[in-house]
Amino acid sequence: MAEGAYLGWDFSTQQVKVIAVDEKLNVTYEESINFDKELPEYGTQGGAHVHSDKLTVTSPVLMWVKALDIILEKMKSSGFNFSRVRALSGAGQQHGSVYWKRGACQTLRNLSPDLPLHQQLKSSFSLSDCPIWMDSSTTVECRNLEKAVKGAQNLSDITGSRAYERFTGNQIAKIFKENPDAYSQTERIALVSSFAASLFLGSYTPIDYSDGSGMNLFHIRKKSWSQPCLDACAPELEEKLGPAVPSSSVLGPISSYYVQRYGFNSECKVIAFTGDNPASLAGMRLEEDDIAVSLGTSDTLFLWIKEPTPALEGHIFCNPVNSQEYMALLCYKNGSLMREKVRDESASGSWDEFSTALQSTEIGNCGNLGFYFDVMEITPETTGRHRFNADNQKVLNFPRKMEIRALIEGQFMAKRIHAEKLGYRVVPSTKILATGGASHNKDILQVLSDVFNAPVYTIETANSACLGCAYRAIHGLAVGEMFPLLIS
Ligand SMILES: Nc1ncnc2c1ncn2[C@@H]1O[C@H](COP(=O)(O)OP(=O)(O)O)[C@@H](O)[C@H]1O
Ligand SMILES: O=C(CO)[C@@H](O)[C@H](O)COP(=O)(O)O
Repeated sequence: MAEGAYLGWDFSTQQVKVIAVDEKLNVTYEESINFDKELPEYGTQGGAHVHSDKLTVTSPVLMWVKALDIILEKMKSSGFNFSRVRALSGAGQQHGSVYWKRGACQTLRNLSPDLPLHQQLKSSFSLSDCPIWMDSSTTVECRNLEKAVKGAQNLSDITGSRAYERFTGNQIAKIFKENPDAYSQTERIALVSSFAASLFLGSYTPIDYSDGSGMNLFHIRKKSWSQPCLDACAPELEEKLGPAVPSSSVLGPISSYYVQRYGFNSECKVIAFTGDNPASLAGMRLEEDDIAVSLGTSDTLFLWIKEPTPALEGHIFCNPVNSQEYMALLCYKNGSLMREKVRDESASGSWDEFSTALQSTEIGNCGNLGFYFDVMEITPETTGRHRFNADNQKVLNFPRKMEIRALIEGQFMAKRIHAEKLGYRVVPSTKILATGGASHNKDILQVLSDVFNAPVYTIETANSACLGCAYRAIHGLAVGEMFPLLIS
């Protein structure tokens, strides 16, 4: 019998990516489609549309579907042998939501193998532009939700986080209020992860516990939707969300669409999809005392924890590998896109020149500090660029090289300070595991190591979310519970 293969997908902010691994966990194939470059007809910047209020941020759902069509065609023309794939799983940027229109499930079940997905799913969504994690337009809804459950700390005790603008419950509440027709036409609300899983299963799929923890709607200890939170956001919400399942659940066999169009084996199983950060935790194989830093579009920092202590800063999610345990996460919106801006302004748009600036300036930047939040930050909630000289005086500008070091040192100092506030301690055995696009840059990683005074390791692929999902596909096949398909 031919060697099996396992696929891990990632529907992230700027691209769709895929990795194949063999039975020995070796990566045998990698591919990606960048939305801005390869789907220019959707006019996104960094995979998203920032609206005129500068707070609302959306992405076109059909762009994600078309990206999947293109990447599958690319795999086919490169000779990828789909028939060897025994299981697949995937990840999505967290918190973003997709609104399946009444009747869409029927369309998913009856896909014709002669046509690409995006042509067949054109009319399947009640909203063509989906709110994503960069959105910060739901402050009113956040305060309402916290009030409804007797305060921010209570909400955090239930759902793992106080109310955050990007969290899906608050986004749904805004859509119900501003676009009640779209809400009532919606049969199923999915996360980006469960939406992507539906494309492969050919049916609606449940939300997994781990990504479901990023909604302000899920009771992280009881592992079920929280009725007071649902009631505070929108009517008939439980019905529209469907069930929630452990992250390693086997959802069922791949849709016959993929068997007929690409030659997948009809036995290939779809394992529940999850959030990109939970998927990275699986891909990086974290150990106790380790801390993972993902430098993707967002910067995130996460840890595997056994006993959750939800707070007013940071998030607790159900763990994607062991559903009885947890992960802690801090998220920063001004990550790679902020670094790209400073690179363009102070390093002629070149990462090499950016690196030379880091190499030729001193650790500590001679006492000059900077904090850069061109878009409303999540941790802490603030905007603007703030620079201080060695005498602690506010200054308007820094010379180019000093600006670059101030940005990177400021970004990593914030991460260390916030992690320590959550109780994390750097100890002699601490390892930092880095992933995401910017982890390709050794000079950025050197600053990370200097700030934490700890060694930094990377894995061969910076796509730890994809890799984690390929591992999760194997894990789900071995231990995952079968999820009975709901026929609606
Ligand atoms: N050599 C580099 N130095 C610094 N940043 C880099 C480098 N190469 C890529 N990046 C950053 O990686 C980011 C994309 O990271 P990635 O993890 O692929 O994003 P996502 O998964 O959110 O789509 C880009 O926005 C870019 O700024
Ligand atoms: O909002 C969060 C986590 O809470 C973000 O980390 C998103 O999950 C987007 O991820 P990337 O595309 O930046 O990897």
